[in-house]
Amino acid sequence: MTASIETRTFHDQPALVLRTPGGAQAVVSLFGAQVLSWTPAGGSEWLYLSPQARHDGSTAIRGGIPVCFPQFATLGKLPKNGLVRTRPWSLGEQRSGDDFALVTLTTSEDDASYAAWPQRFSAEVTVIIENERLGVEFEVENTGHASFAFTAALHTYLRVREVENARLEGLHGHEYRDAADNDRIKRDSGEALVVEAETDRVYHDVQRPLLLRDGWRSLGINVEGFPDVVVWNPWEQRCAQLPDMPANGFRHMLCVEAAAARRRIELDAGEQWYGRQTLIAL
Ligand SMILES: O=P(O)(O)OC[C@H]1O[C@H](O)[C@H](O)[C@@H](O)[C@@H]1O
Repeated sequence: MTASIETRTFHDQPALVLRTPGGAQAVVSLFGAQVLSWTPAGGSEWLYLSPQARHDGSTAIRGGIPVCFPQFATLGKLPKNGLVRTRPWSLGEQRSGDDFALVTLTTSEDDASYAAWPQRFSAEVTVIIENERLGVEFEVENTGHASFAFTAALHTYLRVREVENARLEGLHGHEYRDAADNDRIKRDSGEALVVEAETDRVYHDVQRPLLLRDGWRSLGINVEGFPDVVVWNPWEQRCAQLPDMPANGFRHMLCVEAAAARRRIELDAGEQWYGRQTLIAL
């Protein structure tokens, strides 16, 4: 038996379902090239998808792994978190073997993106699953004649049983910009990060793998290419302001994002850049 890739609808939107013979499964929406669900073999769902997420193409889907490009958050004049999470992507390559399934989705500039951000680019998201592993790679090429600069993120919403009981390890000693406290620059001194209030931090130059402990289960988080890690939880008050989140949704999610946010990435004409986030169920 080999792994499989099936095209079907998920909340009425076209999606791909990747499965390994061992029982791992991921759902990838063509809207935004967004992974919406991931269950490792023998395990349980690791991504948070809001039960009130909109799937009608009118707005970004709240949950899973949104792709933010060419702007992370509000670090510029473009719409928050960029232009590509709210557009349909095309299916490129799909491949499977005995123990993996892989799909590549692509997009490039169109009239609407060009009007907002006058650059020519092509972007690819490659999603690969193995039994215990989910890899998401974002690649961008400058297909124009002049250089451009961007910020970006894989805005991963992890599902946790109770956010106050989850522990994120590996950020000790790192400097971060605290967007929940007037963008003050601070240094993390805790053994582990436990979220007990609104949290919106950009950790700088994180080279180490991270470990998320959620009760009896743990997740390894590896990043290549993206220099920064963003940790976000809106907590009660901000969550209540999000129309596509239930009131208690913030308790069951923790965003741990692979990001290029502190410094913009510069790409000359014809140049490529890529970054990858890998989640490993332990
Ligand atoms: O509501 P969204 O546009 O999806 O943004 C959700 C969040 O994204 C990032 O993590 C930012 O750091 C947050 O400040 C922002 O609120």
